Amino acid sequence: MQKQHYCDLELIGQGSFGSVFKAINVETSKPVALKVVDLDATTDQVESLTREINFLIGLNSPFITRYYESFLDGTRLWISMEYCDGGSCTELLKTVGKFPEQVIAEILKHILEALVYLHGQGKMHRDIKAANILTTQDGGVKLADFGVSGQLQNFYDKNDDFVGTPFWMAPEVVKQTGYNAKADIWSLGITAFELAHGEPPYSGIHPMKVLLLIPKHAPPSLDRSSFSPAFCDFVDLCLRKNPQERPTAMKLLEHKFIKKYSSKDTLKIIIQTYSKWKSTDQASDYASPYNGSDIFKNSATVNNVVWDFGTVSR
Ligand SMILES: Nc1ncnc2c1ncn2[C@@H]1O[C@H](COP(=O)(O)OP(=O)(O)OP(=O)(O)O)[C@@H](O)[C@H]1O
Repeated sequence: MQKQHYCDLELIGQGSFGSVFKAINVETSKPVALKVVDLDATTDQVESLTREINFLIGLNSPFITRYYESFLDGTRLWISMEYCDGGSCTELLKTVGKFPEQVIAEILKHILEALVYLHGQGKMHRDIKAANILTTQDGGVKLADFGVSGQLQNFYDKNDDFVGTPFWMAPEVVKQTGYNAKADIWSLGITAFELAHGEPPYSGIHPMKVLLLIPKHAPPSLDRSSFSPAFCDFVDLCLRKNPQERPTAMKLLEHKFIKKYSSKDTLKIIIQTYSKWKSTDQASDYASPYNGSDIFKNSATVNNVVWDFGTVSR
């Protein structure tokens, strides 16, 4: 296909490789996300991108954003992907501040399903964080952005490349002593912390310094007086410093926090309220879509989760 097969392009974001547009596939009339990358970039970037595309080919899971096709137009590479219309978890967090536990459990359940699929194929993601978790209006949650993903060579392979985002990186990734799929489990634990607090641990500290702190310090943990024992236990298990002590994604799917706490309905309400807010002029103001709203009055939050609808950092 060519770019003429897509119309109504609308810029939705800018990543390190290029821009992302929402567009309509003329043949199917269905929306897609188009990543447009200028290949006048460095060889490194092109290689990294080719790796992303090759990796996406053949992936087929409802918990992972689908890749459709790619084509060249002059120096530009166009990549067509499944459009996720609910926003990323980072975008949702910007408005809601932090998520209640049952929403976190719902999000993690889907990401664990994605990881069971990926790890089962000997692949890992390597950059799990709220920004790479996309949602859909019907409450779907999908793992996205495989820009730094790669094949798992073997169980204790020594990887040469240094990938991921400092705050979410496992100690063994920082130390470059070789890592495997358990590094994704660490990043999932940090993401769980991020979803509960609005930001990952050490977020006020310079990323280079964080690289020193992660292997040196005890793993981050949730405050037991603010979160349920099940949630605290889930995060502790993900954040074991020894990767061998971290459970697999399959095992974590069976964890009490995931089995008992998840709620699709509450997540759906957040996504839909965010979308409604975004489509109005209020989106440019310093108002949260939740200000003055009582939509959660009847929604049972788990234990003492504190809601903060006050400030929006936009
Ligand atoms: N399939 C998609 N559906 C809907 N929105 C998407 C999709 N893919 C990306 N986006 C949005 O487009 C924006 C840019 O995404 P992109 O993946 O290019 O970069 P990023 O993840 O923000 O940054 P980086 O590439 O540096 O990690 C983000 O806001 C993201 O939520």
